[in-house]
Amino acid sequence: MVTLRKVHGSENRFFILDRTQFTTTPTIEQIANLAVNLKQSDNETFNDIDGILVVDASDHSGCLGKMTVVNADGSLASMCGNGLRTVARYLADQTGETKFKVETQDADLHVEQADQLAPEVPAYGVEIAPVRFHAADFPFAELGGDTILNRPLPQLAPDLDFTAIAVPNPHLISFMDHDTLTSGLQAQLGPYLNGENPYFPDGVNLNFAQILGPDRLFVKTYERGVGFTNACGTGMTATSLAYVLNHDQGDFDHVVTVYNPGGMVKVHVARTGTEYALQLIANATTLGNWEIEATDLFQHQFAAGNYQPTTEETAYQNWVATLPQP
Ligand SMILES: N[C@H](CCC[C@H](N)C(=O)O)C(=O)O
Repeated sequence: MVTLRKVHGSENRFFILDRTQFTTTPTIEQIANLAVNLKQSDNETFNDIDGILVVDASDHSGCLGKMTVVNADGSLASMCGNGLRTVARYLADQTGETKFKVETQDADLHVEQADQLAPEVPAYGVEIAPVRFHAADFPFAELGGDTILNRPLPQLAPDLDFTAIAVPNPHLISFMDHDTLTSGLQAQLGPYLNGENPYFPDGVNLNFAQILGPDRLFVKTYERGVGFTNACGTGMTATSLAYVLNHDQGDFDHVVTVYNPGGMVKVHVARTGTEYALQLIANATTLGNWEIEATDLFQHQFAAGNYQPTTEETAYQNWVATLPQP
């Protein structure tokens, strides 16, 4: 019998699959296939997830575990900001530690427990790194240069400026007014840039943002490998960095409040020398625990398992209800 923890960060939902529980270690391919089948199931306990966060042991110094990100379509991602907060909590719950590192594809990232947002609404702060800007880091092509820093891309959309930042998963960001953000443009451009196209051959997370005020944003993301999500942690972080790059008055040390369809997060944007220091701070909610035999799980006999919800979702939604309307 194994247990998968269902979690969310700002209503970006996942199952955490801890491979150290299994006597026969499932392969990433098996888990990718599982993600697709869960998403396609007719059971809302399973089909509302945006992916699976795979946890393994880590032999890296200071790391209590390793996170691998599997999108709902089975594709792999190099990073997941909302997911990392829930993995940090999972490892904290297991070890009693509150400040440690987690191994991810490109970096061992600092994570720490933050003050709870409300009773039964725990929060974690996670480092988002590395930060990259060059075409090869995404990859992108045929967009008029090796970086995209607040400039028009008429090939993609008229009258918008774009910024491309990889953290290290790929993000394309544009700031716009409410009407443009709520028009059908993102629902058209998102699928295009994540299908057959000459610009982003591996896809890209498309972030449309509105500036609500100084250090206050609203961000909606069409995610690579998923589609529209309630929130994208790396997307909100990359968008906060783009905002500071465009608006900094010289101190380059901002705490940006980012509202999203799933709630709200804080992003600390700083720079030491030429290195950016980004920290994403927000909830790490456990929705429930799913006990199931490993054989049933990978034969997609989901009804054979037993899912027990927690009471945390009510607490989270009560907290969201206290937020000022963006
Ligand atoms: N779909 C993303 C991975 C998940 C990122 C997002 N859920 C987050 O919280 O950062 C990608 O393929 O790059």
